[in-house]
Amino acid sequence: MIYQHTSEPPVLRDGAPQVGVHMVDAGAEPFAEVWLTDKPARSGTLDALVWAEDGEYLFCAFRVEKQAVYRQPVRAAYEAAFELADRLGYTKIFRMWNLVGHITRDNAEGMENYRDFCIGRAEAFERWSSRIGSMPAATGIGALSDGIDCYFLACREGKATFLENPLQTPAYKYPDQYGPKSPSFARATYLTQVEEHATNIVYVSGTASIIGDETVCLEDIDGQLDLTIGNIETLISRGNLWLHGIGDGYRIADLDFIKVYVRDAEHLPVVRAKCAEVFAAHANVVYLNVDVCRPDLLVEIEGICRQEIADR
Ligand SMILES: O=C(O)c1cccc(O)c1
Ligand SMILES: CC(=O)C(=O)O
Repeated sequence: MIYQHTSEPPVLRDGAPQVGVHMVDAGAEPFAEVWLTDKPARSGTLDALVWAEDGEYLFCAFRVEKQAVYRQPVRAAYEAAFELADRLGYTKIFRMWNLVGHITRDNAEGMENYRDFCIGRAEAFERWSSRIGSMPAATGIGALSDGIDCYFLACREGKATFLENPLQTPAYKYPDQYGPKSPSFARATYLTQVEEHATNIVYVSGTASIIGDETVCLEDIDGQLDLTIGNIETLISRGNLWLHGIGDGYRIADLDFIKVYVRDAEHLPVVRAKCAEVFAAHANVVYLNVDVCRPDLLVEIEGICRQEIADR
């Protein structure tokens, strides 16, 4: 994945999927996000899907080009991806990114692009509920040009536990004031590592200043940041993992590979300062100046936790 100044649809390059996503504005530095394996990998393309697998994990990417109305092409693309994941035997999609061009602008019917996207995605999950049961941890965030880039990681059965946050209504149960179909995602995924000495991992979804189903701290960047970080702390806490039948627990300083999405460039300095305070000094953090999926959300944060409290 190259987070860059233009969009380049998924291709196989030297046997590896490569995708350029338009998520970085002209004044900021592009960066690469690389998913590595130490096992032999096999890759391929199938229509618009580009994928690679190593026997344990599947990576798959696809792009839905600009549409007057997204729901049908999004549903078709998601269903094609589910079919591939099912055929290759990776039926637990545990982390997904949806980079939606002009996410809060209207489509040709006057519906917000995000709500339009959510309809197609929800229909695909409904159709595949018996094979691809659970909704993954996900990010749904603005991209800087038209079209929607999606990519995901999937694994075999038995390793993934999907987490919710007791402070937040599950997104898939949001009432219809946020759109005709609720967003199809879990707040996080806990992955049990089977290898000896490997630590378990929590993939934290894009998280924002939402309590219940409501945006809180309107027009208050400091408040939204505090609530967002608090939501992540609750989600990864020992108590919440215990509620999900898991013995581990994590702290905000365990969060790494962090993406911080900031709607207004003017807020970047205060967001950077706060993040420098709460995240570990060695954490890998990138800041992206893009729209968030609700017009009233100023900031959204995602990341990956790896260090178990018990190990420290
Ligand atoms: O719709 C999503 O997949 C999504 C997931 C996380 C945060 C967010 O704003 C949106
Ligand atoms: C961020 C967001 O949209 C959600 O958590 O629902």
